[in-house]
Amino acid sequence: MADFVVVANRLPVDKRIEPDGTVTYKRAPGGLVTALTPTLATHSGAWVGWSGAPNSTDDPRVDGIDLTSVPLTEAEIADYYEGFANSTLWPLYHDLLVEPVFDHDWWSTYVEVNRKFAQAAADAADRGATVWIHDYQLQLVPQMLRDLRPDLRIGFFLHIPFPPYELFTRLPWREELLRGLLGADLIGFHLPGGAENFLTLVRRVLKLDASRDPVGVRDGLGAIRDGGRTVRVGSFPISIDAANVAEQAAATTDRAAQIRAELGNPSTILLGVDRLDYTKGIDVRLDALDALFAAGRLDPADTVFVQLASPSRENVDSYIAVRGRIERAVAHINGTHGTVASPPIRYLLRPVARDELLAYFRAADVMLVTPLRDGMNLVAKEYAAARSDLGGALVLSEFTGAAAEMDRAYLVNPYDPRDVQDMIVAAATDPADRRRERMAALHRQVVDFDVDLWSRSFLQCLAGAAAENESTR
Ligand SMILES: O=P(O)(O)OC[C@H]1O[C@H](O[C@H]2O[C@H](CO)[C@@H](O)[C@H](O)[C@H]2O)[C@H](O)[C@@H](O)[C@@H]1O
Ligand SMILES: Nc1ccn([C@@H]2O[C@H](COP(=O)(O)OP(=O)(O)O)[C@@H](O)[C@H]2O)c(=O)n1
Repeated sequence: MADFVVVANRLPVDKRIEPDGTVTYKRAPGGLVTALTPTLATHSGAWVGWSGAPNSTDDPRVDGIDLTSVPLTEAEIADYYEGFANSTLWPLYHDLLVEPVFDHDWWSTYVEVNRKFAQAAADAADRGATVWIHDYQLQLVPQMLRDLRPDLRIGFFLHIPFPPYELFTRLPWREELLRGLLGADLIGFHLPGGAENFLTLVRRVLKLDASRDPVGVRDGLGAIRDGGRTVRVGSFPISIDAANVAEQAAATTDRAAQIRAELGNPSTILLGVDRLDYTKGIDVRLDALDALFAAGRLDPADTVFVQLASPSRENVDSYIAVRGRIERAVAHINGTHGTVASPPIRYLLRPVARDELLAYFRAADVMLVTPLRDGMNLVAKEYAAARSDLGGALVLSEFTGAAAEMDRAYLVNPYDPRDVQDMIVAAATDPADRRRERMAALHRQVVDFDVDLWSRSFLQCLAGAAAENESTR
């Protein structure tokens, strides 16, 4: 039994079965995993989640963390993960970048799978334990878990944007989802805007008494009165283990120099690092580069753009479609502006080892982070942390959560092609002292506001909110 339980869709590993039948577990890419691993390492606790493979009942111990698998069948993966979570909620919560699908069978499976997670958490948690539930895949778990275990302190954190009334109310199951979340003592969002959207929805859809004051960052929580309980609502921008990233990145200097040489020692190396997702705006940066090469504002013979993409949600139609668009754009740019010996775009579609990724961060003169919508975007923070040498420049979309804190980046509106092009040129050509001064501010920001502050501030507010509810029981 654990006194601290993390519940997330994913275990912090990917299970692989090799051709010879050997089972291996590898740390998975993804922001949540990266963010929570250091926090869990400092607690004695458990992590309840899905292994990433069908029907897995293994409970491995990986990197010192005890993992509890929630087994999912192939049909559940299709309807709950690929269906309701990633073809309904994900596009709806990301500004309808693709059309969400509303399917009542997917919803039924989402309810059943949420119940499995709630039961597994109830079984893992000691009396009075703190349970921290994560993300849009598990929005019904807080209330299900409270029904099973009223003794627990329950927190919920949403890692993606939370939409306004006009989008959220398209959901046929809007009341059920809001009710599910209200089982928590504290509900956290990255930005105050998400928290305020939630308060408005609870007031208008459920007719509950919800506070109207603006929500602050890590402070000034909102409140909802629900029967005898008060549910607190707040903004807690996630971050990274910046000191660790800086230290590991500093050790990759030789490899970074080697990468530059392997790329032909161009004047400018640009870099993109993302899951292959239509929210990430990979096509936005490719279109900008195409235009800049065509206009002669960047020289394709002396510029290399490296796009490291990790495969994601590969059975979902909208992901298959965006992969096609990106690969056509890469081929078009190389075919039009490159030579056989030196194509200006280098594109990799596979996971990259952590050290190698950090070496690319140190090699890149300009980092391109151009999502059309993103809850936070940890890549932007990792790049700033990795540049303790104060080299490089960050082009960052205003439509990321990270932009709210990283205002010394070269901020761009990804919907304005001219703005993206101009900012890429500015980031690549501004005087060295101006770039250095901007990077110094960004580096300091991520070092000062790290993942430890995120988890500590959330857990502190959760303890306060839960104690308040316990005193009125
Ligand atoms: O589990 P997957 O389907 O492979 O997806 C990976 C993760 O993607 C999402 O990440 C979000 O969380 C990050 C950390 O808070 C944030 O920086 C980013 O903006 C979000 O997109 C998703 O929310 C996670 O649940 C997934 O595990
Ligand atoms: N090719 C890639 C792409 C991303 N990643 C990591 O995956 C995480 C992505 O987090 P994020 O917050 O930017 O975005 P999501 O993928 O969580 O939406 C970062 O920690 C990246 O370093 C990776 O290891 N390899």
